[in-house]
Amino acid sequence: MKIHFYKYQGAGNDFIMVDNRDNTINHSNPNIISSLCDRRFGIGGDGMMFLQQKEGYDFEMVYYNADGKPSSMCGNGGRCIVAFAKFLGIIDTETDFLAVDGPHHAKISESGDWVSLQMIDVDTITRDNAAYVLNTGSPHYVTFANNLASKNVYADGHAIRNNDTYKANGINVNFVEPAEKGGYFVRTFERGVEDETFACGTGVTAVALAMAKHHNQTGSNNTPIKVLGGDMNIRFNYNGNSFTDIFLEGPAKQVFEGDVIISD
Ligand SMILES: N[C@H](CCC[C@H](N)C(=O)O)C(=O)O
Repeated sequence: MKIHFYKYQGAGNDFIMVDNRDNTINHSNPNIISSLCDRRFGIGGDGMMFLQQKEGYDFEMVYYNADGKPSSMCGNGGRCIVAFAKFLGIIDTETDFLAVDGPHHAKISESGDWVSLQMIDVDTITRDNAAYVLNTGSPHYVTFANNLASKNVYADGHAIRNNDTYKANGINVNFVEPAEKGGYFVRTFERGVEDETFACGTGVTAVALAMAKHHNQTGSNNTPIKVLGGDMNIRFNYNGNSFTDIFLEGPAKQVFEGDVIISD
């Protein structure tokens, strides 16, 4: 079977994207998705997603991690699929779509390469020693790091993701340090990719919320975050307990398109 695909990246978090509005592609085989995401033997990507029809929404986002398994919410993937929907002519500059963690509203620039994605509200942050643990659509562990640029994020992130607390269900591990020009610098080890990614949207969102709690920055916040793949921004309100009106903002770009043959 031949599949026409598009490759997108949002701040270096990269995805294989397929227009499956005609529902012709059965994406239940994890081996096919993991082989397409393989960076040596396949197209390569941190994940793969399918844009599908959904009654009451502009579209539905169905997302798989690079390991081929269905995933929790992908923030950068959500931003990229909004850019994809605009490219396909499904939407103009605003949209309401359905993802695994529920409905999402998003706005996209006229140029189609800057997306502001509303994330779910967050009212629970727990501690694990000095770290913060919270769910922004995906589960995240947020911990401070010194000399982050030279840190072995793979080794340290892998160890936390596979420790006794998190081994069963996994967790995404975010290392954070203050950035020179304000905001933060973040590097992330992603569950389901089982490696460091150049950006993690639900991850930088988790970091922004955790830092507001850590510094007791109630009211409206606007947090710039630098990642290996570029710059992102998180806007939100914090009342001292819960976080609302959370928007993850950043670039989303189409890199190439092509056809791939899969044995069905
Ligand atoms: N790997 C994550 C899902 C994708 C998250 C990330 N790509 C994002 O942009 O939020 C998990 O299994 O929880």
